[in-house]
Amino acid sequence: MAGSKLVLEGRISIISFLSGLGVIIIPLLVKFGSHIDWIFDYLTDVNGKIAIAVYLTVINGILLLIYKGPLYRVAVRACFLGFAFGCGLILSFADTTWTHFGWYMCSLSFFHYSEYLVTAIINPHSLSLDSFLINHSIEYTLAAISSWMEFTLEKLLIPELKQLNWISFVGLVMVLCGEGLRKSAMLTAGSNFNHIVQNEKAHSHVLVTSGVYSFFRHPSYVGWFYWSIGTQIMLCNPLCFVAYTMASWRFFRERVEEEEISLIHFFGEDYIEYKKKVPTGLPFISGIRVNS
Ligand SMILES: C[S@@+](CC[C@H](N)C(=O)[O-])C[C@H]1O[C@@H](n2cnc3c(N)ncnc32)[C@H](O)[C@@H]1O
Repeated sequence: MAGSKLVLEGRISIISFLSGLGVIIIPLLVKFGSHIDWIFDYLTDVNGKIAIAVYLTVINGILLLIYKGPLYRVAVRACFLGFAFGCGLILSFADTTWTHFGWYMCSLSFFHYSEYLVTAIINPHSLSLDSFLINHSIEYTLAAISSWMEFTLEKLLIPELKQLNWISFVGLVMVLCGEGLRKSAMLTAGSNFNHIVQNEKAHSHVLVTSGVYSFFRHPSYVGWFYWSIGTQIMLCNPLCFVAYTMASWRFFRERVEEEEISLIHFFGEDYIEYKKKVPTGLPFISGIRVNS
């Protein structure tokens, strides 16, 4: 069916993501070992790093030859995210003290890539480079850099703090559930979902109250909220755990209020009735007050 075909940018992003992910075959090509230790030995080895750098350069060169202009910009981002996911996988399966950082790399790169791919599926008209949400905001970038710095510093100063496997496992479960909830919300809302909060109602915009929207009014924000906190639990980063919890909570409280003003404007009584029955899903956030 032509209408259900994935747009060109979506297809290019899949090919490019998989090309970047192909980095996982490099250590496998070098040696089919029986024990996984050799993968990390290989990566820390100078030749391993050179081989990975050469792989990334060659793949990028090929993408540059095939795709031009805006399509190349999609390809290079998807390829980089696939590459980060591949490096995360290699670290995750290696016998190293960086395993949890490998989980984190997979979580972060998958989240950003899947935001783009799911947008390409549900709402191709709104698809742009911003759909990767990589440059979401300066605050978001600073938060990510802070968590890498905290992880590295604490790993050097208090290495045992980074080996609390069960805490990292709780973080991984939160990340997986948060990611699943967010993507379920996007797929349920379909073309009504937009990364940019809409202030003017499109003709096709309908109120969604089914699926995960029957449990929470803001399921994609609930998913993202727990995903972001989960990443810091996964990294056993106590400072960023507190900072992420406070910053995300404040961000979503403001976002929900701003969004609900528009939704009441769009759907009137229907939204007010929906609001009475279904909670936001975010802790201690009830949304915009309505005088009835
Ligand atoms: C980034 S999406 C977030 C949707 C929702 N807040 C959530 O967390 O799943 C923002 C867009 O979704 C639209 N939206 C939010 N809730 C909606 C609903 N229940 N039905 C239809 N559109 C909705 C808003 O108008 C806005 O343009």
